[in-house]
Amino acid sequence: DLESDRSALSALRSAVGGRSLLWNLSAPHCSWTGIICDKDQIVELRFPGMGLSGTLPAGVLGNLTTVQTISLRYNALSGSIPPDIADISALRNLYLQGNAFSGEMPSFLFSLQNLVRLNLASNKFSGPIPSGFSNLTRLKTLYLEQNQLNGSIPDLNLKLDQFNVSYNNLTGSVPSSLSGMPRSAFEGMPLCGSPLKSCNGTGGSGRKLSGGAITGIVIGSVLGLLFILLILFFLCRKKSATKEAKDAGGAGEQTAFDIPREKEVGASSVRSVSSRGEGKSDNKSLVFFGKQKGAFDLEDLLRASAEVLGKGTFGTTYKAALEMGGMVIAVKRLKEVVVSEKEFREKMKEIGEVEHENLVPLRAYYFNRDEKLLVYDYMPTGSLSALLHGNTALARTPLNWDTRSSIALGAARAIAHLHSRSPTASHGNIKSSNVLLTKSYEPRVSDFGLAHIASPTSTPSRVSGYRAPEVTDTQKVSQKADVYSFGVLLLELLTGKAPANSHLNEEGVDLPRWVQSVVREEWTAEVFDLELLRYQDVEEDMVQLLQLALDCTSQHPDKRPSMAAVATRIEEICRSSSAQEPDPPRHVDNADGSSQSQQTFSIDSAAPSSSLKE
Ligand SMILES: Nc1ncnc2c1ncn2[C@@H]1O[C@H](COP(=O)(O)OP(=O)(O)OP(=O)(O)O)[C@@H](O)[C@H]1O
Repeated sequence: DLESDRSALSALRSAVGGRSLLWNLSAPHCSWTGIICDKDQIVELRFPGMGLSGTLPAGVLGNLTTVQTISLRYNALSGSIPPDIADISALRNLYLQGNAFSGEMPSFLFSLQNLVRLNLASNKFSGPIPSGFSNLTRLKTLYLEQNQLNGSIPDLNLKLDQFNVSYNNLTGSVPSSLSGMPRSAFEGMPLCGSPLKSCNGTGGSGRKLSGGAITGIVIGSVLGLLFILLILFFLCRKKSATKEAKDAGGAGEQTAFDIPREKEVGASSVRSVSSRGEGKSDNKSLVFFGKQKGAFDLEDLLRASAEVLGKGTFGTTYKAALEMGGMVIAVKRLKEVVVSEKEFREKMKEIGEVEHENLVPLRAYYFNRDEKLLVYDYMPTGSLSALLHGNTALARTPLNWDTRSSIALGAARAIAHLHSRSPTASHGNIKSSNVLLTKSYEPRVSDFGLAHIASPTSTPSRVSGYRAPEVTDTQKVSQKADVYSFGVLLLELLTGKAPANSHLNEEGVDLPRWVQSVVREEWTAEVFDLELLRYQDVEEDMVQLLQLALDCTSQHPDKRPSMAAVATRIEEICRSSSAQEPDPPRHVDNADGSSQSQQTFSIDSAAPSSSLKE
């Protein structure tokens, strides 16, 4: 009945989506986002990529007996699936992929006689695949890939159209009932049998070793030998390194950029013990670019008081206040440089020569064997990432549409400028922490060119949400991959959400997927940051920018526009916005979204569709 449906939905909301399911509780529940009714009966619950988290409460979903479709895909739900889900006898489609559900495959699901599609992929389910799936006689789709399932695949007595168990820990052979499935359904595991390689050699007769076993023994012995050699090699190296260090220490001339640890921030100064006395003269000096030449020298830099701004992919960045003239600069200390000194200096020259009003210029650099320092202008307002997602007082300053669109435009122009230098020139690491802001919120793109000389050491996962699907080597990022990353940055500006990290449970969402799934359901208005919904007069421009972001994040590089075209398009959108009469901001009630914009914007449904399976 209506009352029990309503209370079940409220219980679900408070358990997993208190802050994400923005429902106007005084309106009828059939009007709530994600609830689809047929003549007052709830038939669908659709909450894809809504940032739901926690555990599904027991005894709640089971009350919604008329529901035919439940979609909770791409959230951060964990724990086990509540058993009372088996009471929803009408259930036909259950989409739980892309969460962190765990435990064994729930056997109570096998009593759902009407189930047609079941997607439990990309979770943390473990244990064997039960043969009880055969009870689901109407089942056509079964997706279980990317879990931690083990054991062998049971011979399912089902007529499945779609099936996938790839990237689990399954062993043995593919049962004959599933031999018609594509090879990709079984990828990432040592399985055999049609459609994979045949299972010859199993159960061989005692004495004769099979070809596979012989190969295994040979490979094992070679690997063992290599391992021993490797240990010997490292032991020798360690010994000679200790000797070298002792020698250097004796001469008292070891170079160290003695930057305080984070705890000492602001208290001490950036000092060098001394430069390597016998080194080449250019090893001891900063190499400057542009007008700054000679504004300060290495000694000034090393005497400056330093504050850690943050640790990034390529090293740590410090804010350094020089003693003379109160000059403040940002110094990046690179960790792992993967190119020779000659290449490094050439690359620095190239980077130092790039000039654009929306790029953070490289002012100088320092190179010796132990230290690689890059000197940049210090950007007082920090990064776009901190403004959008940080929790300092400054970060809470809401960014209005004009500021966001002009940040998008400036950043696009900067990247387009980099791309115009040569067909292979790319930034390689576009993300919101690399878009810095001046006092008047003008954007300056930083860190260009570094992806090509340094290897990601500390936190490579932080870039993953921006990385184009085709990128396998972070040192070889194409212009079209930059366009993809920029598209994610646009989505971040529009939604206010942080892109996903590599691990499901970390904060952030797979922005392109999430936006596409919401847009596909014609809930375009819901993707925008609440702050942006105040600017009713520019809604159409926001939708245009969203469409552009989706174009940029096309799965196929060829379908993405060039960065120059992106910049031109944003220019047009900004021009259109500034031609609108300014409208007073409309109040938005965050509590339950009751005064949130309800209109559905139209967006080109031919927007690139990812391989989302539902
Ligand atoms: N020139 C600068 N002025 C002010 N803040 C800066 C400057 N350069 C970097 N920062 C800030 O310092 C912090 C660390 O920056 P860093 O570039 O080392 O790492 P990152 O941007 O988080 O990651 P990555 O190394 O992948 O670019 C970031 O918050 C960044 O916004």
